[in-house]
Amino acid sequence: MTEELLRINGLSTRFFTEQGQVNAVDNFDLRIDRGDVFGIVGESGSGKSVTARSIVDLIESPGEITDGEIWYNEPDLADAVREDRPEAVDGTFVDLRRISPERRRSLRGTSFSMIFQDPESSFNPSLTVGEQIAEAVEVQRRASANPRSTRARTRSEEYSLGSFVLSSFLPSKRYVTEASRERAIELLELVGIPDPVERADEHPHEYSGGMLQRAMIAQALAGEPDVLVADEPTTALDVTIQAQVLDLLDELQSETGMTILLITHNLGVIARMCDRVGVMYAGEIVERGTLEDVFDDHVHPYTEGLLGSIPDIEGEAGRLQPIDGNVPSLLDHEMGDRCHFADRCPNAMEDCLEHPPEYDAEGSNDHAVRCVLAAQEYDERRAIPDGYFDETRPAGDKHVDPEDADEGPTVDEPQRPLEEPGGESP
Ligand SMILES: Nc1ncnc2c1ncn2[C@@H]1O[C@H](COP(=O)(O)OP(=O)(O)OP(=O)(O)O)[C@@H](O)[C@H]1O
Ligand code: NI
Repeated sequence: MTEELLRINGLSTRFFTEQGQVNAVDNFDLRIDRGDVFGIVGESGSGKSVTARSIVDLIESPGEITDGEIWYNEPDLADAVREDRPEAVDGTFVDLRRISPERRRSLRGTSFSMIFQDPESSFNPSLTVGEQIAEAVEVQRRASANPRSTRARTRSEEYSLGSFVLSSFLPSKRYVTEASRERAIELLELVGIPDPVERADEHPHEYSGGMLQRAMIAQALAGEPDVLVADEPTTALDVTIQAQVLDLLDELQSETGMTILLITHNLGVIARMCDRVGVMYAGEIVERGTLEDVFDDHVHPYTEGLLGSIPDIEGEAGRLQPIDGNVPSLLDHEMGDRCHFADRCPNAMEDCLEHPPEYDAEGSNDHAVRCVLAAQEYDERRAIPDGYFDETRPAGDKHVDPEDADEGPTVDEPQRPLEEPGGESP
């Protein structure tokens, strides 16, 4: 029996910038079952990281979650919240958007943990790695000693997401207890760090990139989270280490039954790790389903395009260059109310000038597609004429890409060729 763990409805996150309103995540729906590994894949700028940060409540100004519900299935939390905020509870589900900020923060690390693309941002350079993991263990200990008390758990805001990003100031006291120190060493060992006793006393800069990535996973696991949100956890690593870290996540997942939301732009990683996948484009999930639905029975031409692409490691910044045309502008005044992929779509029809709803598609029950082709055949007579969008769209159709300061350079390592190389590379 599967049990739903997360149910996200209509989530929208905007950035209010000088250029205008950026619709980074738009009316986003998602369901994840307990113990599943759910992958989100999409080109750069499609809104993957903003989605992840929205779920763990890490959106900062000028960004804001403007709409939506994040229902989280956690009976104890539901009991604790029910009296004060009945509207935030539905059975054993709690809408995280409607609980107090203190309680929301108290879930960090123990219910939700996040690993970032860039491990440096998760560690305080002036404390040892062992100390910082031990702190995360302490938070978990306090939380489980007194699960109902918000106060016991709120201290987690300082460390849990393991995050130096969150707080530039971490307590400087040494390991809080011997027990948490031992647990920290155990965790370092678990993630495959050799000589964990010695390495625990080293500072982050003494670790290699791959080792620090592992340490960050250890830190994220210290709180024994229900849900691990992993944003490009291996992108910055070389291929061999990437494979090791993925194996490790896989192992830990099957041992602990933890639920993982895995974000990547590498379809090889999705194929290897995930049970279900959502393909993201312009702030929306445009196709979702089981691996089989998406890899073998996809309907959306964007999914097709992603699958047909091979990572272009020679390309600018080493990014995946799958499909002709630009990643869409997410500026509200440039987006229009059409299918956002229509201007790059080989099968765009007049019907695509209206924003498509999500259709059920053939395959598993979870297979859904935001494309009219799920409901009708492509009809050439209704095709949108070439050049149509060049004429109708404002000039300078580039998406704003300030590159979050905490995201390092992105390198796509080809996990496996998705198609025979050669042929169509430029
Ligand atoms: N702090 C910010 N201010 C303004 N716009 C932002 C900010 N952070 C993200 N955005 C915008 O939100 C959109 C989605 O960005 P996001 O980082 O989620 O993309 P992504 O799919 O994770 O891309 P990548 O694969 O490059 O990590 C982009 O248009 C980006 O420019
Ligand atoms: Ni990202």
